[in-house]
Amino acid sequence: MNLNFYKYQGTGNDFVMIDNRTKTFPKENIKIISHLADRHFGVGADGIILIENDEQFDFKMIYFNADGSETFCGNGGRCAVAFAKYLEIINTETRFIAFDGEHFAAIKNGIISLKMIDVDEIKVSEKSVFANTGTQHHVELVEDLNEYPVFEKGREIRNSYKEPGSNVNFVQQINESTFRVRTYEKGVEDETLACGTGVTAVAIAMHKTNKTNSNLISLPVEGGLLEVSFIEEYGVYKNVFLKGPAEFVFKGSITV
Ligand SMILES: N[C@@H](CCC[C@H](N)C(=O)O)C(=O)O
Repeated sequence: MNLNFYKYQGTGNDFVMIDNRTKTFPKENIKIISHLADRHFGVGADGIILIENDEQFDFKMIYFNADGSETFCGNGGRCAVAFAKYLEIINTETRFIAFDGEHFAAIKNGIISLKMIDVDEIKVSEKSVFANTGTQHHVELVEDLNEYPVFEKGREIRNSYKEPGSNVNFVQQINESTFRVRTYEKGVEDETLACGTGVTAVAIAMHKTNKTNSNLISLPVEGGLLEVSFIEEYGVYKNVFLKGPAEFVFKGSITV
């Protein structure tokens, strides 16, 4: 079949977007999904996103990692909102449904603010924090992030978690409310340039472990700058917003 696609990126986390309101995309075919994501033989992306109709929400976002596994993606969610605006499904505000539940988002001057799920699954260990921010995240502070072997250590830690594994975020504190992050993503099985659910987990982990008292955190990542804000009530993180750019790159068609 001939497939029309759009390529988007959010702080360098890149996605193949497909308008599947006609329900013609064979989403049970993992081979096709991973072929689209393949950087040598396909279009190339960290993930594949389908936009579908939904009876109760403006749209449904379906996210697949490059290996075809299904989960939620924060930067992908922000790009899905930009794509839904391009498709004229929404204007500047939306409520949509995804793998982890309901999301609200707003667009202002090209910046997408995405409301994340409330975060109550947080486990603090001696050297790390685990949090579920829509998907699984391990967070660990390191001394020198520039020199840190993110791929090697990330893969080792990712595999130390039982199925479905965990994404792994290495963090360096810059000041009271700024944390630099590099992420190894499961499902991509590599370091990516940014991870939205990852920086959300970092912001919450740093607040939870008293590395910051701020509830507005700046997170420089390899592909740009993200921001996370939240309120904390009795250990539950609510009104969690992930904010950053989401941009169209190119469109095309491919035979699959
Ligand atoms: N890059 C994403 C996270 C994508 C999903 C992740 N690889 C997983 O399998 O949990 C983001 O921006 O949140």
